[in-house]
Amino acid sequence: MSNKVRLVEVGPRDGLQNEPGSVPSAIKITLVERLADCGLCHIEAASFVSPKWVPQMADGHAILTGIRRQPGVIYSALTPNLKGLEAAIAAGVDEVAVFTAASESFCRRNINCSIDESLARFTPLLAKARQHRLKVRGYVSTALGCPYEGNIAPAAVARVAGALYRIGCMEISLGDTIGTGTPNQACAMLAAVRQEVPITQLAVHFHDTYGQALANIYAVLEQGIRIIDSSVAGLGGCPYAPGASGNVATEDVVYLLNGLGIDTGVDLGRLVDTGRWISQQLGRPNGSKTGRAWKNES
Ligand SMILES: CC(C)(COP(=O)([O-])OP(=O)([O-])OC[C@H]1O[C@@H](n2cnc3c(N)ncnc32)[C@H](O)[C@@H]1OP(=O)([O-])[O-])[C@@H](O)C(=O)NCCC(=O)NCCSC(=O)C[C@@](C)(O)CC(=O)[O-]
Repeated sequence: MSNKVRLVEVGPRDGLQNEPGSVPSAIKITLVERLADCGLCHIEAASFVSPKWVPQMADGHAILTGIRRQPGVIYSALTPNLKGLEAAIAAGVDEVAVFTAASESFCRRNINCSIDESLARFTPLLAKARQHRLKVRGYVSTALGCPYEGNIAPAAVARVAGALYRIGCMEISLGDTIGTGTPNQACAMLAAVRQEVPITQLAVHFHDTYGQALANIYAVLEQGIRIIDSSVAGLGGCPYAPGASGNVATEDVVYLLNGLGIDTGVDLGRLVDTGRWISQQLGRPNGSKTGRAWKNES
């Protein structure tokens, strides 16, 4: 295996968008800063979506303008439409992400339009992002199963991923939104998607509802994936995917990659401390097995 993997830390966005209570902006800011101090180079810090849909993310401007920025770190945000992009630019975002799905039902529940309508909506957003020299990532949710439609055919995922790539998304992140996928499914899905998008431009974004995320990551690493999304302390879930648990925990992914001799540039001890801290702030159990087991002297 090539020995470099890029981690995209989505805890401050995917993690906190699903918290039942409102998390103070000061805590979110401290979280983003601490994650950067751990050596994470790409942090999805905010989301510029409708506050009526996801009130937990209403303070994106305060987060992006409030953080102490570290050179070399990308601070990105979700932007579902032009309005979101304009707000993200005003807040000084480094990179943005659009999001759609491989299943019609999930797409409609999450962003209130069909898949094709979402792609049409992204086209002017991509043009504007280009004017501002901003890279745009594209997410495909429900890549390994949908809470409303069940199994999703790999060809459906490939169609949407290919469309996002062709309209100008520089990287496509494949989301197992409800965390039901298994390694064989993940590899079959990836085999279809890589016909449409070069493997170097693909990321995986696996939730861990059924405890399969690390196995799926290992399987797709063997297929050549080198960009992995994860969330400190396994925070997260999608408000429009009932029952789905958090993302795979960043601590567990770093532990796995360290064991494989793959470099992430992340200080695992510091990351564990950050995961314990945010879990305490939120009053929830730490979702990282490594975070729970880690002894400071190890
Ligand atoms: C896409 C919309 C906006 C369509 O929502 P809509 O209701 O169809 O939009 P609209 O254009 O009719 O606007 C309705 C209201 O929202 C406002 N509005 C409209 N856009 C914005 C904006 N950007 N920022 C702030 N406000 C906005 C707009 O101004 C208007 O306000 P009003 O006139 O009623 O006062 C809505 O459905 C939405 O915000 N959805 C976001 C849902 C979401 O954030 N889901 C979680 C993130 S995705 C995810 O977690 C999956 C992922 C990425 O992690 C991968 C995986 O795990 O699968």
